[in-house]
Amino acid sequence: MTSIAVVNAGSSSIKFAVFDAAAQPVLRLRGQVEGIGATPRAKLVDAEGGVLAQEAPQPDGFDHVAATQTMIRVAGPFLEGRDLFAMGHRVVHGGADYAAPVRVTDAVLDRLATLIPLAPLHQPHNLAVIRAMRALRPDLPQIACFDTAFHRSQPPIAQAFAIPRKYSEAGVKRYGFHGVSYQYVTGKLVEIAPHLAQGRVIVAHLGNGASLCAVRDGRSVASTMGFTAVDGLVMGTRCGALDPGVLIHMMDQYGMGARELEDLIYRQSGLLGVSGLSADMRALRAAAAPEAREAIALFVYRIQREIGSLAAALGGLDALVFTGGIGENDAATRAEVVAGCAWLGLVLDAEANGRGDIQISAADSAVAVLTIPTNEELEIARSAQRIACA
Ligand SMILES: Nc1ncnc2c1ncn2[C@@H]1O[C@H](COP(=O)(O)OP(=O)(O)O)[C@@H](O)[C@H]1O
Ligand SMILES: CC(=O)OP(=O)(O)O
Ligand SMILES: [Mg+2]
Repeated sequence: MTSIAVVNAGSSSIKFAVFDAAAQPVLRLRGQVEGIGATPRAKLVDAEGGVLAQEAPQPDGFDHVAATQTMIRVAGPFLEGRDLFAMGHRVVHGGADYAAPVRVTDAVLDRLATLIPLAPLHQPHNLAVIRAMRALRPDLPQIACFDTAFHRSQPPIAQAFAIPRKYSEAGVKRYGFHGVSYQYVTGKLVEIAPHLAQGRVIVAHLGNGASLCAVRDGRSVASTMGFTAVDGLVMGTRCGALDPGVLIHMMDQYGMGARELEDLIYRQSGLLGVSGLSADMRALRAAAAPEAREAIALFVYRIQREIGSLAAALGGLDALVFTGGIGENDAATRAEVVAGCAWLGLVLDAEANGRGDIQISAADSAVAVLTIPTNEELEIARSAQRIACA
């Protein structure tokens, strides 16, 4: 049986999976090193969720390189004897060049490396893993699947910034991210509720990175993320939408340069910056400090406001879908978000939400509310299989 391996390097996690190739790839093994930058944990499970290996690495200096090494060490022995025929990777930024998955060559890698400054929390790690795997297995096709690709269907007005044309023409526009997740979730919605999937849907991918996507008839119409994955919502360590005047103020008043600003808006802000405690929602929910509550309140408030904005882009709303580490697991965040959307006709079924059901809206809710766990690894496996077999 031939297999496909998948690596999904997020900003706080590296997820990993192995599938048997089939019309629908069949999961055999899945693992993750999560909590990078906070409390790292590594875990490898089989298809039934049975734990094969787990460890809790020392947090000091534990970065994406250490996480990749941990992943290879933990998962390596379980890969022996498997006949891999392709490896799929999530690559966060595909820029203007890549609107669909692609087989990686030296030229593709060079092109993708030029986008590192536009996705500093992701692109370097995405490419580092691909380089490491190409060195280890030069014969194995490596397929890049882009977070930006799903959004290329957006109308030009949704991609536009109001800046001089020459910059827009050079590619300075809204790309949108989390597209691999949105592709999977919208596909799943077709299976679960086909009538809703044809309608006006907002998907809320709330993880360490967080964004909303307005989807109509399965296609992205607008998103809260823009040129980079720092725009939009409050995130673990990213500020989300920020008056650009703040950046000029930081340069003038604090003498900050480009890299310091990058550190400020990508690594020191968001839940971490506002709470002064942690970027991790679980830690903030468990904390008694008022700053933790303020950070969560701002996170929720920004989601509620952006839901209003995307509902306007869609001309109304038929369904709201939660996904991502927070969206799938944190019933309190879901309840708080929906409570502020009553004006749009959203009513939650508190018990269903507490249980973590798929359908969590009340029977009298004018808008369906659902929780659909994302599966970026399966989406990548499907694409990698398709490209490698083409
Ligand atoms: N049971 C849970 N309750 C609340 N938050 C959770 C839970 N499990 C995971 N999270 C949160 O999900 C976020 C990580 O999401 P994830 O989608 O895995 O991250 P990444 O963006 O790195 O892929 C963290 O803030 C984490 O605290
Ligand atoms: C694009 C992005 O922010 O991804 P993640 O949530 O995995 O960090
Ligand atoms: Mg993620």
